[in-house]
Amino acid sequence: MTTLVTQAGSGDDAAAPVAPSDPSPADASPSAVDHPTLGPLDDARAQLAFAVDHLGLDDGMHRLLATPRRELTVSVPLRRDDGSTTLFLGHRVQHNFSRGPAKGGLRFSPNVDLDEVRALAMWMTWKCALVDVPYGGAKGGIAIDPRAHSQAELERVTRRYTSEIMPLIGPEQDIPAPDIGTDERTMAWMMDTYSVNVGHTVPGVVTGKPLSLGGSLGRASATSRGVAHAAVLAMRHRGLDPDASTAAVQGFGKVGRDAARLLAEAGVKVEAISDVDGAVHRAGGIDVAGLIEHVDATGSVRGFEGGEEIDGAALLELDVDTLVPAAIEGVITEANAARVSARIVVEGANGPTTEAADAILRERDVLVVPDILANAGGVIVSYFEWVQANQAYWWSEREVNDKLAERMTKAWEAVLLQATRHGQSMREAATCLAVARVTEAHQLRGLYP
Ligand SMILES: NC(=O)C1=CN([C@@H]2O[C@H](COP(=O)(O)OP(=O)(O)OC[C@H]3O[C@@H](n4cnc5c(N)ncnc54)[C@H](OP(=O)(O)O)[C@@H]3O)[C@@H](O)[C@H]2O)C=CC1
Ligand SMILES: O=C(O)CCC(=O)C(=O)O
Repeated sequence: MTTLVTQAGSGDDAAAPVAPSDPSPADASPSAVDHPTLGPLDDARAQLAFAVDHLGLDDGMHRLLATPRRELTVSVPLRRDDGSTTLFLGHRVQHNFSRGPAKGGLRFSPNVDLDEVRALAMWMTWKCALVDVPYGGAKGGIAIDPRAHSQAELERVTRRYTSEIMPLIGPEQDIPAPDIGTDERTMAWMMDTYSVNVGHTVPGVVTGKPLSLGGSLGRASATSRGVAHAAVLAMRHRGLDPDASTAAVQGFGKVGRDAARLLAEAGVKVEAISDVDGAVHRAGGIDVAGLIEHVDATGSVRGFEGGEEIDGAALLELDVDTLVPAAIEGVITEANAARVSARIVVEGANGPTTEAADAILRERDVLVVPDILANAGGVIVSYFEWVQANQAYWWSEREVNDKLAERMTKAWEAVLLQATRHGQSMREAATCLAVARVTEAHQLRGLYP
């Protein structure tokens, strides 16, 4: 199955040469809810609606910003190692590319669905605009559990998916990167599949690649470095000395692991860390390097001798100064927000706090550093990687890290200023700044025809 939906948007970007088998337009109503329970797309739409209202945008612009520019859903058949065949569904959503090529990660998770990918793509648009990288927003996903497959099977799935979405991607069109369940290996397979198909090597088609294939120094830890940077800025803003403060980190993957390490290096006592199997806690701080060794050896934080096991959900309510959710969406909800003890929440994950929970945290004066700011370090260094790959000239790790810190600080200051001026939360301020930039691009480009 291949389903392509294109939006009649502004500007002169021609639709990709893919024959749509289902030309029905996406639901263009910003307030539409096409499933019974609220999910990330409802949160993303509510955040956009706030910004539209604050900026005084008209209904037409609201609809344009609420609706993905292109959506492609593809079947991804896999020949298993045992000879049998399994079918997966994959998506690539390009939410907006008024400011440049679409950009955003590729997720492998059994929970992937089109609405989740739509929400993540919309957040990418705002994130790229907020930190002023010349990209629009996109996201991709395959509903697959990567842990249930061999490397050979994952390679075949990645290559088939890449070839299915080939007409949409490219260094000037849409540039994927790693997200949940994918890594630099996945990006190497994507780059190779794309390059073989076009007949020459195209390092700029993906970011988050291995260094030896044109990746950037500093990209692997960039999201975490940005999260740690944002956390320290937030602590100082709240009058906390990082050296005398405590934190808990949910998730110990590409983002959580280095966020915990870098926070510990900044002097923060990281007292609890979790993964999907459970959590470990140690008052006074976990030996993060020791936990990394343990997880590399066993695959799980459980059984680590340098701490006591606690329930994964309990981590979110621990009495620490800073909570860093760095795993999945929707973990801080209406049901537990009142019990979050941290005074600062730094969103390493995309969409970890639901709209209802966000209101409760705000009421309780918890400072929430929103995802589109807190975890923007990844896409900032992806941009650096793309620039380096396109020029075939690579920077030192020091240069990359310094430029990353500069952009994070600049975005933090802009968000804080907007929040203070308008009495907004950091999320409201960040979304308003980003939506204003994307709107300006639409207005300057005008509508074609
Ligand atoms: N990678 C990047 O550059 C960026 C990622 N993000 C966002 O950060 C988040 C994490 O992404 P990333 O680190 O790349 O993904 P990974 O797949 O590398 O890691 C995800 C981690 O979350 C853990 N996890 C999953 N479910 C739960 C749960 N219910 N409770 C606790 N831990 C859980 C996983 O556990 P286990 O290891 O046991 O499976 C794993 O440690 C996502 O929201 C992603 O969109 C945002 C910006 C950039
Ligand atoms: O590095 C990128 O291009 C995108 C990373 C990503 O998917 C995200 O920021 O959510």
